[in-house]
Amino acid sequence: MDRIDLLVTGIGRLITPPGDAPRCGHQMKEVHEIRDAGIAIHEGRILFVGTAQEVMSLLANVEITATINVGGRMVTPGLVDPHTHLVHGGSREHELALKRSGVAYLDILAQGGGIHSTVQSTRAASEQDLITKAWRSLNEMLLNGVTTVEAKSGYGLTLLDELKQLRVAKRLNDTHPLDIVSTFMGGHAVPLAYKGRAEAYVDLLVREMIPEVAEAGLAEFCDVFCELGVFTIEQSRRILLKGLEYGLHPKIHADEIEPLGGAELAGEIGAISAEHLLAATDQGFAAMAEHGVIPVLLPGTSFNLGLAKHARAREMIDTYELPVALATDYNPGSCPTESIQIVMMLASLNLKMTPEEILTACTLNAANALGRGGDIGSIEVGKRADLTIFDAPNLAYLPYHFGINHTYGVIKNGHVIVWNRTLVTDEAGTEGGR
Ligand SMILES: N=CN[C@@H](CCC(=O)O)C(=O)O
Ligand SMILES: [Zn+2]
Repeated sequence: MDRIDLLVTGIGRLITPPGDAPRCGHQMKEVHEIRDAGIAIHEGRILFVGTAQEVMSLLANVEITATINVGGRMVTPGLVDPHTHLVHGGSREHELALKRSGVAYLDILAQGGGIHSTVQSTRAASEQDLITKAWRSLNEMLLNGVTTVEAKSGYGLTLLDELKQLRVAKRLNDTHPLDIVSTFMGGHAVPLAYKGRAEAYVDLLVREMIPEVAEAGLAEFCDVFCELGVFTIEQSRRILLKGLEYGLHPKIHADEIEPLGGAELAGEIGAISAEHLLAATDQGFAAMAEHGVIPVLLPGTSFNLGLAKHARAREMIDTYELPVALATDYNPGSCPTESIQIVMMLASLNLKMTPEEILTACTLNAANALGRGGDIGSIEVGKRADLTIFDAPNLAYLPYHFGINHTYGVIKNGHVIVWNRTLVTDEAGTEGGR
């Protein structure tokens, strides 16, 4: 090696989960820490990581293009948000009064509001409108320390409108500094045009929409809202197995409100992840553990819906040795926030996860929920140089001092794109400003 593109020095504490694989159960709290660390980066990847002394002696005769000193701050892997509904039109603050008067989430949906309201706004929006709106959200996420984000379709619910959402996600991935991983979620709700004819919509999904989306190469994963009054277990199984047949790996919104058996289905079909899981049963946890399904927990959603119930993270971790991941679930209805740091706080408060478990859940386990554990999610030689620099003395400080953004800087693919809490590159404003 004769050249370093970027040398990161002055790292007070470097904290990372180790390796590529999902960290299960008690492993989640075993993070590695190096005090006074340095990281050498070449062509967007981590070339060397160690103590400052080790880095300097190793690189004695190597040409270093740029050096950045992070001033003693804490550095972790770039955060990964593995569950969002990033691309959508409009917003739903008009439903706030209804929610506060006690109308339940599923009742608003059954009355033609909720997801249907966002479907209407998303269909009416141009691709550029959707790009402009999502771009701003991506910048918020980036400023929060997120370097990779999943984005689901599911507010189109016709082939053309779903493809529009997915094209927007692709364009964002091609142009925004963040990496965006796409999921097809045509099974997000039964569209109003198919009211009372869910089976006919599932036929459309499996016969036409899934094959076309796969053919277009616009999604990696297939997701479905398996819930009472939305899609049944049988319908969800049909949708996800068809997706699998076309190379789209299954994900599932499972047992969020009612214990339908979505977690068990996730195990049965070998889903990469199952999300929400507030009402999941012990059998569901066992099925997930047996088949290596990653639980993606969304404490921002239960908080925002004002639910008294929370996902049983402690049992998932302590009893079932599951590799828990965390995500924002950013969407205009049940969780209108891009802030992964609020989610970290809520994971501590309501899920009783430790700061180390939270870090693992927001990095390596989240990366594995997107099939990217070998590439991102930990600070390891050979991995992508995605790093978050926190203005916090230790990990516990992140969920402790809540409601503010602790991210000082972000390095993505070896480039400094947030510094001093500000987007460094003009690129990050271009699309959003149109
Ligand atoms: N539960 C279903 N889907 C989203 C909410 C979508 C919406 O309300 O617009 C979720 O994961 O919470
Ligand atoms: Zn969701």
